[in-house]
Amino acid sequence: MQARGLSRRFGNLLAVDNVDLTVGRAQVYGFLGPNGSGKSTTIRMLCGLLSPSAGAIEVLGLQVPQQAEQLKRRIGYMTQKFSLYEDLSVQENLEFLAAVHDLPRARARTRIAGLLQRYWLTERRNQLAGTLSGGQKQRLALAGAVLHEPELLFLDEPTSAVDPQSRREFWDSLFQLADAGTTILVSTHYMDEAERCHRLAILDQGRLVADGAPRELCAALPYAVWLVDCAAPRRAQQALQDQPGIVALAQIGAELRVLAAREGWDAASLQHRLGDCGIAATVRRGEANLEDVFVAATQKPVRPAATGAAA
Ligand SMILES: Nc1ncnc2c1ncn2[C@@H]1O[C@H](COP(=O)(O)OP(=O)(O)OP(=O)(O)O)[C@@H](O)[C@H]1O
Repeated sequence: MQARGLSRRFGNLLAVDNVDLTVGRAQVYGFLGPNGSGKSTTIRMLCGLLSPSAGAIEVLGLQVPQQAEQLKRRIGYMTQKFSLYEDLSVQENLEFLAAVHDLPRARARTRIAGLLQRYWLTERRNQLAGTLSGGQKQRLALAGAVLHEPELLFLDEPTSAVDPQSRREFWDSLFQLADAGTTILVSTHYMDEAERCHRLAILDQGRLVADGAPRELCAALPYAVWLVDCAAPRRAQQALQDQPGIVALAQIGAELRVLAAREGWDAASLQHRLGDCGIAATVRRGEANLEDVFVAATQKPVRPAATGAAA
C-alpha cells in the first residue's frame, strides 16, 4: 500500500496534509496521533470511503478511489464504534455479512464455524450481539471484518472500549492474521499496542511527523531522558517546566521523567537547577520509550537550551 502527497480538506481545515506512506505486505502498521490529528480521515481515504483532495493512493495494486469497488472485496474495515446489528444474534450477524460478501453457502458455513471457534464465540452464537461484553463485541466485529478473508485489514481504534486482557487477546489475533499473510493498518492511542507494531506512523495536525519501526524511532529520538528522584516531584516539575531545552515533564509514580535537549542539560545541570530551587534530587539517565517519541513528535518546537545558562 502506498500513498503519495495525500491531503484532505474539510472547508478551511486541512485534516490531512501531504502524507506519504508505504505499508509492506503482512505488516502490522500502527497509526498514532493526538485526537483530531487525521488518523481516521487517512484510513477512510486509504480504503476508498473518502476521496482525497489531493494525492495518489495505490492499494493491492489498485488505484484508489478510482478502483475502490474492486478493492472493497479484498479489504476488511473495523471502526471503534460497534457497527454490527445489536438485535441479531452473533451467528445471524455473520450470516448476514456472508450474504453481503456473496460467500457460497457451504463456504460461509465452514468459515463462520471456524471464526466462532477462533474468536471464542461458539457458545455465544445464539446471543444477541447487543448483549455481548465490550471484548466479545470486538471479537465479533473482527470475525465480521475477516469473514471474506481480506488481504488487508483497516482497524480504526479497535480496542478503545475493552479491558487490558481483551486488548491483549485481540492483538494476539491480529498477529495470527499477519502471520497468515494479512496486512494490517491499525490506529491506536495505546503505547503498549503501538510498541507491538512492526512499523508506526505518527500524525500530528494532519502531518506525518514520524515513521519507522518502534525501536528505530526510540533510537532516533533527538532528546535525552532523565529520571529525577526527589521527595517533591511536583515542585521539581515546576522548577524545570519553563526552562529552555526542556521538552516534556511527567510524574511517573514518585519519579519525575524529563525529556530534554541533549545540548545544555545533563544530570549535573539538572541537579544544580533543582538545588537552586531548594530541591535535593538525584538524577539518572533513562531509556527512551515510545511515549517519549510520541510526546516529542507532537509537541510545539522547543526553545533551544543555551549551554550552561540553564543551571
Ligand atoms: N466529515 C468531516 N467534516 C468536517 N470535518 C471533519 C470531517 N471528518 C473529520 N473532520 C475533522 O478532521 C480532523 C481530523 O479528524 P480525524 O477523525 O481524522 O482525526 P483522528 O486522528 O482520527 O482523531 P481521534 O483520535 O479523535 O479519532 C478533525 O479536526 C475533524 O474534526
